[in-house]
Amino acid sequence: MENLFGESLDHESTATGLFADVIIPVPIPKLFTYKIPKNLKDDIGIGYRIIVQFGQKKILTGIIAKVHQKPPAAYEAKPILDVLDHHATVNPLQIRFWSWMAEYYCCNIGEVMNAALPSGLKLSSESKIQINPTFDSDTSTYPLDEREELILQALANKGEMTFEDCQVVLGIKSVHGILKSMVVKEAILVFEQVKEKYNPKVESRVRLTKRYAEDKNALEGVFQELSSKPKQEEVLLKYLQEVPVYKKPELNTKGLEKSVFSEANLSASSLKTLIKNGILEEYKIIISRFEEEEPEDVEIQLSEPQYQALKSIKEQLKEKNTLLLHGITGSGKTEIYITLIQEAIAGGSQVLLLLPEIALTTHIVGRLRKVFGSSMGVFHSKYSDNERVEVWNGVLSGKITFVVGARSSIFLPFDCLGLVIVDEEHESSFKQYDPAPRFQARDSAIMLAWLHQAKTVLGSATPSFESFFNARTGKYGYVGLTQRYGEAQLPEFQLADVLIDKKKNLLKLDFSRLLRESIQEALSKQEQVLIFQNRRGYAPYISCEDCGWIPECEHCDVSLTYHQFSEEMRCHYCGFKEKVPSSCPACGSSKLSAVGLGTERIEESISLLFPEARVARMDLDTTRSKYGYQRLLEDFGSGNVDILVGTQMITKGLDFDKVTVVGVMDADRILFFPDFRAGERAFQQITQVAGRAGRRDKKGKVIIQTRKPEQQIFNQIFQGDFKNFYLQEMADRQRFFYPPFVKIIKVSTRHKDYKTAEKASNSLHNLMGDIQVKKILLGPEKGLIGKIKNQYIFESIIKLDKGGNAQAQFKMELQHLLTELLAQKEFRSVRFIVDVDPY
Ligand SMILES: Nc1ncnc2c1ncn2[C@@H]1O[C@H](COP(=O)(O)OP(=O)(O)OP(=O)(O)O)[C@@H](O)[C@H]1O
Ligand SMILES: [Zn+2]
Repeated sequence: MENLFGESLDHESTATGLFADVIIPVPIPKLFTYKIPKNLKDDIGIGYRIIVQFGQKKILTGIIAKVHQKPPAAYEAKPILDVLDHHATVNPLQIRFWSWMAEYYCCNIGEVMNAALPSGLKLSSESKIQINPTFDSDTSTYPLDEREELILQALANKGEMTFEDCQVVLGIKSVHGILKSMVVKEAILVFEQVKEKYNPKVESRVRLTKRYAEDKNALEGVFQELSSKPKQEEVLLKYLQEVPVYKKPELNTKGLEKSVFSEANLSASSLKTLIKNGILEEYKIIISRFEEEEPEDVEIQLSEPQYQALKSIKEQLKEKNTLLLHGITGSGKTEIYITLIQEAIAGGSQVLLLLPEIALTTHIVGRLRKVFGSSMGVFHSKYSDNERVEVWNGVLSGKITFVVGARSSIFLPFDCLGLVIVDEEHESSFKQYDPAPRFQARDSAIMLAWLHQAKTVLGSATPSFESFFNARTGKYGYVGLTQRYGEAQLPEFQLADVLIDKKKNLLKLDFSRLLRESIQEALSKQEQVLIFQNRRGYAPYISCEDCGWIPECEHCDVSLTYHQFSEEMRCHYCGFKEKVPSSCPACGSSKLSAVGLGTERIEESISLLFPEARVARMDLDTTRSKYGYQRLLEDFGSGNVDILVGTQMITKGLDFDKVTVVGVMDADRILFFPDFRAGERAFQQITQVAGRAGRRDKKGKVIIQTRKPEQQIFNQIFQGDFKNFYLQEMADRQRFFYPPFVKIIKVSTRHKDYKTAEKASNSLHNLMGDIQVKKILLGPEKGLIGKIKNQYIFESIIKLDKGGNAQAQFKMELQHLLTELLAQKEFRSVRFIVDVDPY
């Protein structure tokens, strides 16, 4: 074994008799044990980031989970190569949380670590490096040594380099020590290969040089000298006016943006001279997205119903750990959260507010920022890795006491959470489907809160059945809020029977007469319209009118979605794309037509029906860029758009004054989705999107297009009768053994060879049948989609008794079975994917 500089280490002299069990970010079921060498003995503790060698080649960042004196029986432990920080990055509660997650969701703790740590904290042989744009080797307090200079020069040529590149440049194997040092000296930045290169925002600033900042007399001397140079004097005065260093010396460290001088029309050359003469100094910083912001003094005036709700929440949380806040759309749940958060922070606790990903770019974050300033961190998957590291370190250092974040924010290094809030708790996007850990962030957050002895508040206008069930059985507290804030009323609902309209020739480009007239009316009053269709693209598919041929993905068992804008057919599962053929490849007919409705097609139809209206579309395709979603919302909010067409993205948390009409294009598509939750989801989606209408003084109107207007669910949605809807659906769920009456685990078996996939899934299925717990075993069946990305898929569904330890027992035995199967030669390349609570 070599040390950091490629020199060989003498084993005996490094032995301490101490070992560390290390979590490494790879999918292996166990912790690995490494030797703690003498030179690192005093710098190591639980939760520290360390560098280890894994396998022949890989260098990885690991986290120490345990220190002990027992050498591993099965292998010779390798030494830990280096320690990355002088403090723990991960705390013991987090390690417990990770272990719980690995166990509950049947995955490896390394996979949890991988999801939990931003890649900027996972220096590995897969990382890449780039020059830190703020680094200036002439003025750096920590000069680089010879090897570091070499790396810097090479980087200046190449732009970015991998670990291996560095090995070649230096001609030694272990380079991480050098790179670590360069990171500490702020000479380089590390990023993950899979992500795009980090483009930090750099700002030029100036400040007083140390000499004058610390010595008032010296500065007065300068002013005397400058008395004959008024332009320079002016610049210096401006600086002192903006940065009163003698009142608050610490202000000087933050300096002043250089642009302030040019904006005040002060002489650029005088500024230059002051810098040249060593009175001011110029420096560059990477500016954070999270600019310093002082909270504004916002007084929150709760309405009477809000105040009563708050009181009841606090009362019930004395007894219960978790509470459901069931407040209709527009009732002002956010204001209640704010009060709860303020009180928790004042009591010295940390707070986490989980939001669905997309809601994080809306006004709610701005609203919270006003109240909490920069003690609030925002954690979002569209942020770059470095930005995420910033939030991570902010929580670690205590600078950030309150985090608003998407599902992965549950992994931040909290050590004293007092309150966790999950807003829109019914949202399916809290579930991570791929890759492992396949966790439900709401459920995990409740566990996290429990580990911290903290309270959890779940908020929704349309609670998930699980949470409502738990509230009704008394496991959770429950508070209802049944009035909209202020003057706002709930919208009025109307059904549009598209079959009748079709017969009477009133259906135009899929729009019923009622919907068309309502839109027209809104437009004439300068009001806004939302049109909801949960299907992106132009049309679900293209079909030949003569022979019925439908184009399918070459790699997946699904039809291709037609995207008119790009004249392409795309697979929404693997991204495969193909040009639209000019004639049917099966029969040669040229009558190929688009079938069904996607957002693109609706957008086009609207432009034809309402040529004067300004239309925009919001779906995955129009919001891929980092600020795409935000930009669209700003356009809509500022009134530059009259009609917004969108997928479920438009159902969440939008709060605009002028929306008076909401159209649901095809309710049947939501209702008849083949899933036990279809009804629940339809109730939620329609209620939520309807809730965007009439949120101020104007009453809103919701038009729902359907072929089956007689369905009872419509009445229940219109009357907000969640409870009766729930009771009916629950009777079915109980009868047919669905959650929340049972626990569901789905195991899918994937392989590129059909026969192998089938055989492996059968073997697994039979073995699972032998596990002695109360259960129902279904399958194995070809997956709902039988092939994705050239992998054939078979699925077994296990329904487990909720009582006793059936779940724990089953999961444990399942792990053993999978290990056994994977050890068999013929199944070695099979992938078994376990998904606990797969919905
Ligand atoms: N106490 C209050 N003082 C001032 N404004 C309030 C108050 N309560 C609510 N509002 C305003 O009423 C509107 C609706 O509130 P909010 O967005 O919090 O509702 P919500 O319950 O989260 O609704 P949804 O579930 O539809 O997102 C917002 O514009 C909010 O600023
Ligand atoms: Zn595909």
